[in-house]
Amino acid sequence: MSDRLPPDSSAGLSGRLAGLLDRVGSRGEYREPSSDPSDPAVEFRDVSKRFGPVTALDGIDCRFDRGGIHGVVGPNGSGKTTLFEVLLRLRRPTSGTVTAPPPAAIGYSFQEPQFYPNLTAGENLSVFTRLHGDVDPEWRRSVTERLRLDRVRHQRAAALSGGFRKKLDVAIAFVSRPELLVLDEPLAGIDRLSRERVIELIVEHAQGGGTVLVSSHDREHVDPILDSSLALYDGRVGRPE
Ligand SMILES: Nc1ncnc2c1ncn2[C@@H]1O[C@H](COP(=O)(O)OP(=O)(O)OP(=O)(O)O)[C@@H](O)[C@H]1O
Repeated sequence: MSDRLPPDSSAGLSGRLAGLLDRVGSRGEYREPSSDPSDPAVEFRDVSKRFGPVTALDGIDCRFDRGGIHGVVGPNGSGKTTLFEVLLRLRRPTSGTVTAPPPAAIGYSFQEPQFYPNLTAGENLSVFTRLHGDVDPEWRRSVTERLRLDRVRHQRAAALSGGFRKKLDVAIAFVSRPELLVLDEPLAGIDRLSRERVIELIVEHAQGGGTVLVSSHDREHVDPILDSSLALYDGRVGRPE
């Protein structure tokens, strides 16, 4: 077993042993945010995450206010993805306390896609729409059209081009209108028009009261919409890029 939700249970004995050792050493705690809208949507208190000898997060303290667009920036390997995975409870922190909505209230798009590769783009959107039950069909249509996914709805997700795969994954994150959206490099590999559409969707989400956490190396396009920015460097908060 691993502390990462396994895509399948076929990890070998050494993998399971490594995962077990990691779990044994993971004592971080989770709390749910209060109902007071002035409290932050997400808060990390002295959160560390170690992978064996590697310290990916080193005593992180940060908070992200509700209804804002918050950037998480930093060079490669600074801990952005690990911070998001810990927040989503995909990885357990080694120590510290994370306050965050339950995973069901979080939409996300990571560098590894969440969709089902053998289903078509349209089937994927239907599956995720059904999972969330109360998705407004007009909203689903609007997201799909804005990202031009209607053109590829009959194609298998695995056979889509890199840009369309990214857009399908981002659309899945948006479709349920979650209270918190976590987007790791949502603009990577997509064309200019789609980039503008994704930016537009992020802004609309926050205007509607949702909270967005976004990491992107495309600072030129993302920085102008940010309400706050958290700089990570070597797993610590602080040094800007
Ligand atoms: N499963 C893992 N096992 C071991 N080390 C890991 C694991 N995941 C991440 N790390 C290490 O943790 C550190 C932070 O990695 P992370 O992927 O969080 O950085 P990042 O800021 O998202 O980088 P990038 O911009 O390249 O995506 C790196 O040193 C990385 O090698």
